[in-house]
Amino acid sequence: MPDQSVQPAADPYDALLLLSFGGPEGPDDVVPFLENVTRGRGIPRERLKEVGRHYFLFGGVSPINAQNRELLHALRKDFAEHGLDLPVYWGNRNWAPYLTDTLRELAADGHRRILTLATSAYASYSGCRQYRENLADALAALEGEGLPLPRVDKLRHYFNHPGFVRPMVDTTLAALAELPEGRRAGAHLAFTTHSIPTAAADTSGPVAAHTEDGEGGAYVAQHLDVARLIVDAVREETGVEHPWRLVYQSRSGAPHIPWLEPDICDHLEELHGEGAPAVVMVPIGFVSDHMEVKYDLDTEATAKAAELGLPVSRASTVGADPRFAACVRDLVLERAATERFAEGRAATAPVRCALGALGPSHDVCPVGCCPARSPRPAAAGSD
Ligand SMILES: CC1=C(CCC(=O)O)c2cc3nc(cc4[nH]c(cc5[nH]c(cc1n2)c(C)c5CCC(=O)O)c(CCC(=O)O)c4C)C(CCC(=O)O)=C3C
Ligand SMILES: [Fe+2]
Repeated sequence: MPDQSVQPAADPYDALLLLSFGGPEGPDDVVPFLENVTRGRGIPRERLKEVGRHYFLFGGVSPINAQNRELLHALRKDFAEHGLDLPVYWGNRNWAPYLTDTLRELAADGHRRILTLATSAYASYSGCRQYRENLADALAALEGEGLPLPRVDKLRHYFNHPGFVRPMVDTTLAALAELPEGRRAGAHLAFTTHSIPTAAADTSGPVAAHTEDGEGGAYVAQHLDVARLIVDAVREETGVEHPWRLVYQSRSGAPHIPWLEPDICDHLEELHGEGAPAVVMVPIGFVSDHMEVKYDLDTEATAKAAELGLPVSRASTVGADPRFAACVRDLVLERAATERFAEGRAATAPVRCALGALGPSHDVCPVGCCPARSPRPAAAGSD
């Protein structure tokens, strides 16, 4: 059996790529950013104007880039402290540093086997395959420039990894503690994620997980698994089983196309009508407190709750929590070990850490996983 102590732990990988959404860094960036996001995606003009307004309310600056810089820092620190000698790069889908530029830099720096961490924990077209399409586009651009093409893989979904779930248990407990004491025990937990078209939800994840009737495929099943884990952990800590529901936010697209519901604001209204004493919003769908959290929850939903006279608080996302950085290291080491095992260079496959009922997600997206509306080349998967 190979000696792990002398083998570079990330072997065969020589770099990690943090792949994210990107966001504007000033007022002049907002419109070009939105054009990048929505190119060819059929978003109504009215919706774009409205979303532009959200960014302008925050000075035209999305929090997402600063948060990714913090995550980069946390990853580099964690890797250095644990002797993992693996450089970490960062590229985005919609704003500088653009993925294609980063991939060109990776190739120029001599990296040939790259592992990607996307800032989306769940299966869906927007959170997984679209990033794989972006990788294929970037590789095609490099090929067009005659550059050596690195091989690019993608880390498995981490929604049920303890390094993602446990920080959110703590932030949920902290958000509960922010509520007026007399309202705490009866508080509802509203787990939120990005709404997506029900058709995209039903075809999310591997074909075996697809559903036909608006049940939401792997996307919804994965979020429900995380919500249950948090509810159980909170009960263990406080002795209270809080009533809860998975709800949605940030709906886009044309009104006649069905998206996942209910919206968080409608849910708050309904809970208020039922006499709920308070609500904690827990944005399990996101990895950082970016604009969808700062505007849609902290601004819009919080204003709605104030109007209703319903006390609310909001749990933080994992952000740059050291436990999340450690989770990424664990996933990198796991995947590297899996690759060495597959190449016949290790005697055993690694342990794959996961909580909940669904078990560890696949390493390589199988054929038909989270299909696009019209097929496009995608990297780091079977199709
Ligand atoms: C599943 C999902 C995630 C979570 C997974 C992941 O993180 O990837 C996510 C994240 C994000 N979405 C973001 C921003 C936007 N998303 C849009 C539009 C859309 N998102 C969709 C889905 C998702 N989006 C969908 C189906 C659309 C419709 C258009 C289309 O079919 O593609 C639009 C266009 C305007 C609008 O309609 O809202 C904007 C500006 C930001 C940046 C925030 C910041 O700046 O801090 C982030 C992290
Ligand atoms: Fe989005």
